[in-house]
Amino acid sequence: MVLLSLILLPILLLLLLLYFIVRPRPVTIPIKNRHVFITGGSSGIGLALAHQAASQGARVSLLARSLNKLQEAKESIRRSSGLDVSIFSADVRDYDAVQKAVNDAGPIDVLVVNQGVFVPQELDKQGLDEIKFMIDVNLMGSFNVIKAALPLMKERKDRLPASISLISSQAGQVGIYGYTAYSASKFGLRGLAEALQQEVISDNIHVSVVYPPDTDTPGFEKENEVRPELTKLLAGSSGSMKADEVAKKALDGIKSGSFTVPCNFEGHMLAIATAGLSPERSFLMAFIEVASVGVLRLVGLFFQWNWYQTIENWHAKKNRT
Ligand SMILES: NC(=O)C1=CN([C@@H]2O[C@H](COP(=O)(O)OP(=O)(O)OC[C@H]3O[C@@H](n4cnc5c(N)ncnc54)[C@H](OP(=O)(O)O)[C@@H]3O)[C@@H](O)[C@H]2O)C=CC1
Ligand SMILES: CCCCCCCCCCCCCCCC(=O)[C@@H](N)CO
Repeated sequence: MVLLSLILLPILLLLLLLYFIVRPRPVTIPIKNRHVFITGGSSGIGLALAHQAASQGARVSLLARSLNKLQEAKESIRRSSGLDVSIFSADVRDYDAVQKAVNDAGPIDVLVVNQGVFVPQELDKQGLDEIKFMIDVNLMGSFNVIKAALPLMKERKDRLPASISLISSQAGQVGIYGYTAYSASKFGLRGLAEALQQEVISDNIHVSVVYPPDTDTPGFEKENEVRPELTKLLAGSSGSMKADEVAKKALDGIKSGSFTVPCNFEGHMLAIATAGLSPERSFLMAFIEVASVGVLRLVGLFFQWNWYQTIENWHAKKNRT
């Protein structure tokens, strides 16, 4: 009895402490009848998100480059839900084009910054043009979209909670062979998001970062044609998901205002192991983080051990043939 309370008491005290200190405060972000604007919404994860947001009663706008793909997306959403989405053809690298699209679309309640390009290659072999391409679209493009959308988001009439979410990648939590440029672009999103959350909290705007594993999408199919063997082997540690499953995790994470949104079991471990100083709204998650971060560092070291073993073996095999 004494022993039990000696263990239970500190746990309860910690839970109580965390209940009072976690920031930002918990929030719920409604989707129904609100304007959800998705960049890269014409394919893969973005398109799956558009379908789900529309079916939950949101007014959806999509932005991407190819007008053809946008029209196909619009048609497929009309077929499945009977709803009409607005489409905007623009390249996120072109600030003026993005600003025009965002202004035409009208004030945004839920901004999903999802556009992304990935061309895996060893840095040594990759051209600077491809490196710049990934940084420009994934990182600078995200700045362009957020900067263009923010003024109208801040001025929105209903003062309901709003959201800015960024689709990163598990390669934005840990650097993986073949992803020097891609990982740099995705790690960058986290810094952007952490700082931005502090800047927009007083406007009742809530930032989320989603970290998917390999996901079955048209973009991923293309990536696989050029993916180095070692990238495949190491990224394989986290398995793969369907675009619909990732979109569901993303939307649930956005609606609950979670800052960090993992998508699968490995993702939950990664989120805790890389929690660092990121904001946490849930005192229960905060408790799990505090209680398990040490063990998960150990698990992470085992993953690195396994990855370096894989790299060593791969080189040994290559040298033999
Ligand atoms: N699939 C995967 O394995 C994973 C993907 N992710 C991330 O998820 C996001 C979506 O990926 P996924 O669904 O696979 O990608 P897809 O390649 O299937 O779709 C990408 C979307 O982004 C748009 N897009 C690309 N470049 C630009 C640009 N310069 N300006 C505007 N729109 C652009 C595309 O349309 P268009 O080409 O017409 O412009 C398309 O709508 C990306 O950020 C990616 O990094 C994260 C982890 C895993
Ligand atoms: C604490 C221990 C946790 C261990 C779990 C580790 C698993 C990490 C695997 C990383 C996989 C990266 C996939 C990137 C997918 C992607 O973004 C590309 N398909 C391009 O879009």
